[in-house]
Amino acid sequence: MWIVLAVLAVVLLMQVFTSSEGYKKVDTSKVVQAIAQNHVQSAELTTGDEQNIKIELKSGQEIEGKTKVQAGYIDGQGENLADTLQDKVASGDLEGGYTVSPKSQNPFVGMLLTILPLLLIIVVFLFLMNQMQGGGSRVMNFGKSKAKLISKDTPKTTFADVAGSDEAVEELHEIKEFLQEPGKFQAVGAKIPKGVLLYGPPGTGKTLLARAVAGEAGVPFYSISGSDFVEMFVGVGASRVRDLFEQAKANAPAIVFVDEIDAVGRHRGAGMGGGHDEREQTLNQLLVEMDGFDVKGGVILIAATNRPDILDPALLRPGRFDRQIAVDRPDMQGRLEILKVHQKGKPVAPDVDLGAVARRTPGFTGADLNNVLNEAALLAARGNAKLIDNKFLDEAIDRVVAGPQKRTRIMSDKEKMITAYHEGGHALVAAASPNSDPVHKVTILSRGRALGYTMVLPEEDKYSTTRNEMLDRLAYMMGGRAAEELVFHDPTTGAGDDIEKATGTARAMVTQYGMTERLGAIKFGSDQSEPFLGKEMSHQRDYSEEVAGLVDEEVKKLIETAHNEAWEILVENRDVLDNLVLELLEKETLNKEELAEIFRPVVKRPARPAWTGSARRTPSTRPPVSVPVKNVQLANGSGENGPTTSLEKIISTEPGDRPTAE
Ligand SMILES: Nc1ncnc2c1ncn2[C@@H]1O[C@H](COP(=O)(O)OP(=O)(O)OP(=O)(O)O)[C@@H](O)[C@H]1O
Ligand SMILES: [Zn+2]
Repeated sequence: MWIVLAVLAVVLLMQVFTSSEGYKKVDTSKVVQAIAQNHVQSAELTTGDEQNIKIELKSGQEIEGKTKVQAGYIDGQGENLADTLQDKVASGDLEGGYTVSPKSQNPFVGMLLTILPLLLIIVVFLFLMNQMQGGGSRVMNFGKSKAKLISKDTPKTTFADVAGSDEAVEELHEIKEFLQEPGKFQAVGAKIPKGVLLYGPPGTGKTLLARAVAGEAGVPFYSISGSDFVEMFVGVGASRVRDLFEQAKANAPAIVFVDEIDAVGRHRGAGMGGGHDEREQTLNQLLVEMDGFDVKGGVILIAATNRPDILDPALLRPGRFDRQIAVDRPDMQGRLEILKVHQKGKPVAPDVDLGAVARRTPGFTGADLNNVLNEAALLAARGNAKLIDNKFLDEAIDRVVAGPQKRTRIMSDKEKMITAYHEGGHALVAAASPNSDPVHKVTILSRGRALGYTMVLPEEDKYSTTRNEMLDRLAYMMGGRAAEELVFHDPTTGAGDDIEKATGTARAMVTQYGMTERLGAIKFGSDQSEPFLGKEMSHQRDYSEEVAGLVDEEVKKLIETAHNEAWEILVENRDVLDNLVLELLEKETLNKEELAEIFRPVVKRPARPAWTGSARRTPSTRPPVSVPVKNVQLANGSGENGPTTSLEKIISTEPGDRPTAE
């Protein structure tokens, strides 16, 4: 490319220089006039490609302040001009005479113009060849990893910067020790994993952990994102992989970090068009590199993903990513510790209880919590406050959950009223359901895309959900729609998001959790994940039409029942609902205490009949064991899925107020 550009530049320069310097371009009429008035000393007529007349004026004469000027002329004029000039020479008025030079294009330029397209084609061809060979250094150095794609540094991060992920840190300690003192491990023949896979939801600190390992061991940290690997041009991805490892090996001991490895490491053959695609090549290259790792080489690959389930099994074989570490959403204690880490340097008011913030943020990741503190600090600064107080933290949590308040969105009174009833419906149904989490907040202030929202929060982190809790949640989700129908006899689009979430939950109950009698405790379809826990849903049906029909029927039945339950609660407590709406319209946001006061007259709906999973099984005559909630100590690791995120428990009036946890 540079060669081509240089050639072009030369051509342009030559064009400029061969054209007459020192002659000012003027109107043709002025030149003709000057000739007619015998003001011309000498003239030079160019014919051919470039029809041009240059004249030098007699001393004392000038055109536009110049004594040397030029002008163009049109085809037929040339002969006339020559005749005129000849006459002037004959009459002695053109003392300097004139010359005529039939000028064609500069031969060099002509040659270049023919060669140039050819040159371009050759260059493009070479480029493509180069890509196809997957060779970074074969022809030219295209494909050499660009500095911005691979970043290298020696991080200052330490394990102390990572809070609430003690298990993961412990596992990584060993890696750090190996990087520091490989000899110690080699002496006793210990085998160190070549690759470590960190998996868990986004924002849980996987990158942070990887950097901390490098920081603690004091080794360089190379990082690249999986999606950068997969490039448009064939082969670049593979060459990037090779290049990355070459660099790392040259600077060993080192850590290579590949973020979003699922972008390259998907099941092979699952790519678009059925297979042999770029991603596959890149993955193969990655596997080759990993196999080629010499343990003494001291390069350790750490990869991160949110979707371990879609990784190519080849990546998980022994000798590759044989160490897999789950990085989960932090529990309450973890959240508190993370908050403490990020609170450093942010002055908080003395009455702020970070423990209370941790309690209010189940399902938040480290990144979310960092965000909360940062938002709170921004709000404090905007309010010219010196300290971050509870008010700012409160608003910051809401912002992280649902986006900033929309003060500019002006709702009509009618819409406000509908929103109030809709949110009121959710809140009231939650309050009257025996297995629902308490209502934490209701607001009709717009936030993000939501017109209003209701937030229920568990008293503490939860790692599983009972069938009754799910049924109550379905009723809660339908509460908004039911209120609209009950009060206005005409529902709105505002319930779209509720309906979508409720359907997802109901479907999961039927096909994944075995929570209906008719279909039993069988998993139908190959969901890669559970929508209920806020993960990405990719439902693949691999059951018969008949079963599909049954599933749909059961889903419909669950939703219908929930809708009815919600309706009944609202009818029974209509006074409370109206009262709640009045308060909402007046105050716009109601907190836990205010809500408790309004909900005082509400009688909880009775418990559902005992569930045995089948009509053929008779329930035990013994009463169900009730567990004292406060004393349940969760065994380590029982929270495999992490606490359910609070985010999707926020029911908003419009869909997609914020991409939730997925
Ligand atoms: N356990 C934690 N302790 C302290 N801070 C954390 C923790 N987890 C996350 N954070 C904060 O969140 C930020 C983002 O985390 P990080 O980028 O490491 O997440 P990630 O899991 O790699 O996310 P992604 O999957 O999106 O790449 C960190 O820079 C840090 O400020
Ligand atoms: Zn709703």
